[in-house]
Amino acid sequence: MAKNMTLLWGSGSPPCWRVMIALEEKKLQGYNSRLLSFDKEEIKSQEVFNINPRGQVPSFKHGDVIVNESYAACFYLESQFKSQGTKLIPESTEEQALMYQRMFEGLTFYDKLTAVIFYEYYVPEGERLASAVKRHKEALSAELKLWEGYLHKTGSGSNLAGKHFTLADVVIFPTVATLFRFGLSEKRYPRLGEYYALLRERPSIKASWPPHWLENTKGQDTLTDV
Ligand SMILES: N[C@@H](CCC(=O)N[C@@H](CS)C(=O)NCC(=O)O)C(=O)O
Repeated sequence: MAKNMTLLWGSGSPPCWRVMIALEEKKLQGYNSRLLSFDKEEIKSQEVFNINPRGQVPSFKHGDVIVNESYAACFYLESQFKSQGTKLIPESTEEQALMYQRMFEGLTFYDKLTAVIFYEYYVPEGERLASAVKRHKEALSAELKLWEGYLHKTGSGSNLAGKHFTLADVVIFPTVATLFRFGLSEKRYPRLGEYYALLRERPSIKASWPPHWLENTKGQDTLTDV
């Protein structure tokens, strides 16, 4: 039981989901889990600022140790609980190198996704341009083709860095799930579809599935034309 850990999180936030998957994989259930709404009052509350000066989630605390950046929290949990639960950094040189490579490419992947799905949130009404949305969708489509190629190379039924489930899957699966939640076509991106179908059944992922996605199974159609 991880009673000395606190996670402030928001439903459907890929950065929060990363930390939740890592906690599940490392058998750290029982932490103090605080689901916040994205309303200003909750996300910009003193409770969040006490842990995270950026006023963002995830906000994560282990005893007196604070690690808020989602990638940092995942690395931290793996290194502090190496021999507990799933080993999330593989032994083999090749798999380890591929895991690091994919993890950090995953940040670009996530940026390209959010540029499209959060366009209206990021850009004030009077400054929005259809040409910018088109350009962001083209950039996302080029990015998706790269990931289709990566999954083609590692082979059917595989994780992102090879045969083992690693930190690369912990941090990138939430991006992939968000793509499909926002209407990405499994037909057009079959390898990503296969990867999504495989991992969505994993216990750590099922246990941390965004609650509002469970309540309302219908997502958006923002990405149907990507
Ligand atoms: N780089 C951070 C990003 C965290 C982040 O963007 N959190 C969003 C939710 S997905 C947030 O709290 N947004 C509210 C805000 O910035 O006001 C991480 O990976 O932990």
